[in-house]
Amino acid sequence: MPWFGMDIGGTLTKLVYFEPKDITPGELDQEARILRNIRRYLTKNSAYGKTGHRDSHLQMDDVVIRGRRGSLHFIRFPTSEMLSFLKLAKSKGMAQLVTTVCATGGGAFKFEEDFRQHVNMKLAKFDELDALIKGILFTETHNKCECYFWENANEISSTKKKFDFSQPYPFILVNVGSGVSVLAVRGPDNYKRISGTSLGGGTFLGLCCLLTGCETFEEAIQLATKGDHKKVDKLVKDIYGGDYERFGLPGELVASSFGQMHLQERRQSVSKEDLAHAILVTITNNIGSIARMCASNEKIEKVVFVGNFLRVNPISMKLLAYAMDYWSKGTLKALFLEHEGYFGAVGCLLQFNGELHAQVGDLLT
Ligand SMILES: Nc1ncnc2c1ncn2[C@@H]1O[C@H](COP(=O)(O)OP(=O)(O)O)[C@@H](O)[C@H]1O
Ligand SMILES: CC(C)(COP(=O)(O)O)[C@@H](O)C(=O)NCCC(=O)O
Repeated sequence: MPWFGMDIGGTLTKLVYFEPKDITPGELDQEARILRNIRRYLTKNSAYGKTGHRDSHLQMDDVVIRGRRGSLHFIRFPTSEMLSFLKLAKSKGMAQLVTTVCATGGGAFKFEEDFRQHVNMKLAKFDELDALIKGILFTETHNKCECYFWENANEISSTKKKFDFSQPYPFILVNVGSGVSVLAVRGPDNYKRISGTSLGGGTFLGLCCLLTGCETFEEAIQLATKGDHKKVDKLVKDIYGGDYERFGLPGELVASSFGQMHLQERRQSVSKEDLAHAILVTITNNIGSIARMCASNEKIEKVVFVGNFLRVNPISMKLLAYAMDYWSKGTLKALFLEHEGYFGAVGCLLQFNGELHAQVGDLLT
């Protein structure tokens, strides 16, 4: 039975596969032939079907899980392609294995019956926020370069620096997926969900597709990289002519996101790149404000941002880093993790064990 952890999110499904590297001759039985084919397929390819990708740069080798040594592989595909994924899994012989797969995310509930019907698989369901925290703690201890911050985040020359996260507690965790969840984490099993917002990665992508005609997240980020949000937003200086000194609001600060767009001549002079940048800045700043308020309410200084919204998205990471530092007068620290959106799936994989079948009845329903 292959070791998978699956996080079926609102936009992307994340699949983490543990490839054992210490297989004994005794394990090479009839069932292992299908397993071997699945292993080869997953580890030798970097694309699956039209929309599945393996993030080979994130692969973790020499990892020990439950006494087995092997590699972790990180694969993602759009959740909207779930039925194609199930067909592909069936064509690789998955339906012939009596398997239970550990799954988390809303899709573990939504697609449960499809898994049973198409590939004869049971889903052992785990809560996504429990899995997220377990995945972060595991990955951080197994990858010394996992946690980083952006030094001099407002400068073009800003670079990533390793952060020692070996003493993590307490920290605020901001998961920017389709939507956003904010947690206060005080220990491995001690956390609460303190806030959230529906204005998340899904909003960025949805609005970009609507306003610029782009089709993918990568395209949206490329457009944003070339745009200038100041042509779209109304700044404090557009209103005050300079800084609003009494309350310390610099002239360059956005006073009103998209605030220039009620004027026709302004609308005519903005490009789709400017619009994409403005959407990115709007969504990011809003997440930053919520994170900051949560950190200050909870009296916690470290704020860890995760989720695939941050994938290939240094603009948002640097904005968040700068905003945390600036508005807190240097007391809050924005931190980021290399495996961005995969922690739920890792946390889920860690729940896998030989007694899983016996435990399924005790799991969440
Ligand atoms: N290849 C991609 N396709 C779609 N969205 C992507 C992609 N890469 C990054 N994203 C961003 O990541 C968000 C989803 O993040 P994720 O953490 O996977 O959340 P979820 O679990 O809700 O799917 C999307 O809303 C989008 O902003
Ligand atoms: C419902 C969710 C936990 C689902 O997680 P996701 O698939 O977005 O990662 C998340 O989208 C969320 O927390 N939304 C914000 C809801 C709110 O607090 O307004």
